[in-house]
Amino acid sequence: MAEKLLPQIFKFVDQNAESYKNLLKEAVAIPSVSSDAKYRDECIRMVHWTEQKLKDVGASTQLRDVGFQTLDGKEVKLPPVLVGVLGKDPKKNTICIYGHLDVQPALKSDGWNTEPFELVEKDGKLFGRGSTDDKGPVLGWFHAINAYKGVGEELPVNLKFVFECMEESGSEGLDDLLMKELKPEGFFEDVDFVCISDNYWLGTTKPCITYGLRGISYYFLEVECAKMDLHSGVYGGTVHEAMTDLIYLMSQLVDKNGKILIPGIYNSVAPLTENEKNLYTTIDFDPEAYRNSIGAYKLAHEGVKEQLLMHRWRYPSLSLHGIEGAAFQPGAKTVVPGKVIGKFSIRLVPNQEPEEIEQLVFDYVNKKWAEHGSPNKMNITAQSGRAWTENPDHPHYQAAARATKLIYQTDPDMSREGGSIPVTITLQEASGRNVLLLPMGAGDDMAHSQNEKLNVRNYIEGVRLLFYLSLTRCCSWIR
Ligand SMILES: C[C@H](N)C(=O)N[C@@H](Cc1c[nH]cn1)C(=O)O
Ligand SMILES: [Zn+2]
Ligand SMILES: [Zn+2]
Repeated sequence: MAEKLLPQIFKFVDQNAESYKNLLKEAVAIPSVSSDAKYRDECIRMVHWTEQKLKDVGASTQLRDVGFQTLDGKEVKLPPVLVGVLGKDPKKNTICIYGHLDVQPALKSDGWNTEPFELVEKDGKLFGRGSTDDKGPVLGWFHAINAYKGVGEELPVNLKFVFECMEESGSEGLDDLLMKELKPEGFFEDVDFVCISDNYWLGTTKPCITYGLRGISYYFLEVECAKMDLHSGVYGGTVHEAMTDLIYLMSQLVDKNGKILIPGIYNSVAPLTENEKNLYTTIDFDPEAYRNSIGAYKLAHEGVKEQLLMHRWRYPSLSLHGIEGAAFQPGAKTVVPGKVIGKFSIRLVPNQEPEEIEQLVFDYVNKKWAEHGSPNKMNITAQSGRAWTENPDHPHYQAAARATKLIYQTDPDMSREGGSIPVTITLQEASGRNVLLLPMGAGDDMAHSQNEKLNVRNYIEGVRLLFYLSLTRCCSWIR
């Protein structure tokens, strides 16, 4: 059956490419920014929009309430989690698909060439916030399901869906829903494996399958010197400024080479085994092309492939992200901020437990604050998720590798991802099953950055890949 389907599916997907782009255009036009309370209604609209699409492909759906969060000091309703079921045939295998519908903030004035929430096609690329992270990959599943209908074939697997709209903001509420509600209700009982398409290839031409993610420990470091912002001409010289304290603290976290200065932070990092070391040597990765693609002046670790990859995937890194309350807009603003919140994060790696790392950070920041001797008020809070790895030799990975080869005519690299999808571990624990990360986008898609894009090729071939992946669960010729 499957061999006969191949040319039909190729044709069907090509014929529908324009409608796939149009649907992504609709999705990108909804600014579902989860980190900003002013976009919360848009997040909720995005979940409802996706629910309709899920219904359109024939799934039964539920919107699950996951409560409230505190955002900017206010109680804000969390977007509901969209749960769906398509097919309950006990003779078929069941894949649980996870994706996220929220996006990182984006403004044209950040340096985008086009409006971030308008999908624009140029030179085979679809530019727009969320195109690759993660709206394109989520829609890829809907197109793959429709493709079965389009060629008159029955879906060979049962599908279950978990789509959230808070991933970019710590997946608040989701762990409890999965572990305390969906698991006891039996949602995961018939699941054979979990599939997530929410990361990217390592480079731009060779497909990858991903068996590891770093975790994340995200910090909010708040310093307050006065109950209001102050004119620096009128008050400057008379107050201990919050910004000065914050810059001091933030400068104590990491050195110019990227070495984290917090004592004990590297102690629990998993030791490098010979086996793991060997995995890096065969991976297709060109440091110079990588440097060029981001316009960096010089790479850390002298551009040595293995060292670069290890520092992306298996060692922790600390990044300073920004300062809330600082006068970041253009122009010579002369205010003394009354309160500033510095934001930084540490990407966690296997064996680093979030509680242990948070304690090390809190102790260090408190010690530095005491040494600094400021009369101001300082407070630090954190939210964290663990790193995740899976066995890349698992039969599901091998089946996905064969499906990938069928589409791209080359063996995929087994990669890890430096970014984080905190719910991956929870899905692994809730289902007790193998989790497969199958990236759709390319390594230069610039998720979270200006001019985020998804290549038309990755989108279209990605639909075919998801189609084949579902066949891997029923067809011996792929196994
Ligand atoms: C890899 C995934 N597409 C992603 O972008 N994850 C985010 C998750 C996150 C956690 N806190 C804030 N965002 C990331 O790795 O930054
Ligand atoms: Zn993201
Ligand atoms: Zn994502």
